Amino acid sequence: MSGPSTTTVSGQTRTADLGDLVTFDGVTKTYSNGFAALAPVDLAIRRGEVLSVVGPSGCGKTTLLRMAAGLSGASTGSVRRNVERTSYVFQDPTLLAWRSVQANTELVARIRGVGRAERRRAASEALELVGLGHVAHSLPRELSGGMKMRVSLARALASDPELMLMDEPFAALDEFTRERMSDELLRLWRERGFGVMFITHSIREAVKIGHRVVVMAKGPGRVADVVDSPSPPTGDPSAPRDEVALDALAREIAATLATA
Ligand SMILES: Nc1ncnc2c1ncn2[C@@H]1O[C@H](COP(=O)(O)OP(=O)(O)OP(=O)(O)O)[C@@H](O)[C@H]1O
Repeated sequence: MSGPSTTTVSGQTRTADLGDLVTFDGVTKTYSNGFAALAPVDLAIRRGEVLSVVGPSGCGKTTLLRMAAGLSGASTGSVRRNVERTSYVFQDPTLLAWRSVQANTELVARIRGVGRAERRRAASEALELVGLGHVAHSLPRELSGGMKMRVSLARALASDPELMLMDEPFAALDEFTRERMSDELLRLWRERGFGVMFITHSIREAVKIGHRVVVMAKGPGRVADVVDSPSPPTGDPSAPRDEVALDALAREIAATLATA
């Protein structure tokens, strides 16, 4: 574990919490073709928070997520990862068509070398958690789009992640299912307490899901603002939220994006 250092978050200097899962410190990214995708970024993903990231196409959201995953290096600056178990959820659930829901859910744990009995147990528990225990023996083609996304979530949960990196996971779903899936994610978050970096094009979704919202802009890709939610999610669907304050935040973010 590395020692504390000073980072700038949302224009404010603070001492990085040792509990932060990932810390970006003056991080830039220039691709091998010379394209400067990210201007210096200072940001932390805190342990146990849902950090949503919203911005226009091409502003560097996926670039940032790939660096958080350790899949791509910074050109300058440093990315510090203080996390052992990371799971990924993408827009495409990427299920193996010839494998059962149960086998698909076990897949990541299997690749990571988790023993058979343990991965079975973890996958079954994760499937129960997303409400799909009853279709464990079905094939992916027998499921709806929302159910496939739930399998993708269960597969991510089965390896007990500290950090979930989610790149527009619900973008391909219809509006109704999308709403339900964001409630579902928050319920799972409440149950398991993992940190989340959640990329979306939707301001509404970013505001609903995030404890903090990172607003990105392009030309070059950068963090234009980091905003604390005025009414953060608790994961309890029966707990009321301050919808007026959340609407005001959505308008503020839209204004930032329009002028950034
Ligand atoms: N391997 C690469 N080589 C060169 N340029 C790249 C590469 N990957 C991404 N880019 C460019 O970097 C910029 C940021 O890309 P990135 O995928 O991070 O944006 P994004 O905000 O996630 O976009 P979207 O919302 O459309 O998915 C884009 O202009 C993209 O074309």
